[in-house]
Amino acid sequence: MLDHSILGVVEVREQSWTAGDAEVYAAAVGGDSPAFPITLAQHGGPQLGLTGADMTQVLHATQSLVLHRPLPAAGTMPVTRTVTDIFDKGSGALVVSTWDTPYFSTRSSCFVKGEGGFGGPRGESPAFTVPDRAPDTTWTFQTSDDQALRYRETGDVNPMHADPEFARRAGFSRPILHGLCTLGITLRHIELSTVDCRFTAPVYPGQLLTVDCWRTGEFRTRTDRVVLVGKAV
Ligand SMILES: C/C=C/C(=O)SCCNC(=O)CCNC(=O)[C@H](O)C(C)(C)COP(=O)(O)OP(=O)(O)OC[C@H]1O[C@@H](n2cnc3c(N)ncnc32)[C@H](O)[C@@H]1OP(=O)(O)O
Repeated sequence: MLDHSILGVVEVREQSWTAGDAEVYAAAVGGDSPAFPITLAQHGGPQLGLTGADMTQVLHATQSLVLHRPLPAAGTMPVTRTVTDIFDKGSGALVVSTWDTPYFSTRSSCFVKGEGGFGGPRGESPAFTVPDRAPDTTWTFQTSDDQALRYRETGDVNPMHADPEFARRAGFSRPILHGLCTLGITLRHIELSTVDCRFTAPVYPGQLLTVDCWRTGEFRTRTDRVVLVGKAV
């Protein structure tokens, strides 16, 4: 059972990185992407610290990034992680965390299925919409069958993305792609200083991603359905 005493917990650590980390990341998402800093702060994924949760029931739900200043090619920085909210979404709990660094801040939430109904606040319900007209640009990215294993090299070793038995227990026919991999691919051709998005459906490695972008900053990524929707400014 999710341990609610994680709420409000603040952890500070030092994170170092090299140009090699950026190269591993670029190889995992098909090229350079402004989403790279997220992996440094979140040490791979958004799910760390969900004490007590059945990790087969944890899905990456939302992600934000605010860039404060350019990230050097290599360096060391303090990272402050705070678990800011646990919302009661009925069918699940939405655990929200922030990671602050001198260069950027990220905010991420995980949906923990089956952990709702504890009487907590329902919390945020941001509606991500796209304009009611054709996208200004559309491009595609063919994920490979080993895309999740490549992304795992960035440090996110959640078995949801690698272990078929774990994925089956999570209700998936096979391991699914990291939400941050889909986001990294999606943002590759988007200039931004901030981005907010919601993961709306899982992606399986090998699926074709179609990315639609509007000049006003909205974007969405589709397989046979919309898997990610957000806004970059
Ligand atoms: C650690 C894992 C790492 C990963 O990388 S996992 C891979 C990437 N992530 C995914 O593939 C997840 C894709 N998203 C989904 O599959 C679904 O999305 C969810 C299972 C997370 C939720 O779907 P459902 O259970 O059907 O929720 P509802 O009944 O539509 O809504 C219940 C409440 O939950 C809010 N909600 C739904 N989805 C999200 C989301 N993605 N982020 C934040 N909130 C969400 C709604 O709004 C609503 O709450 P309100 O009534 O208060 O509005």
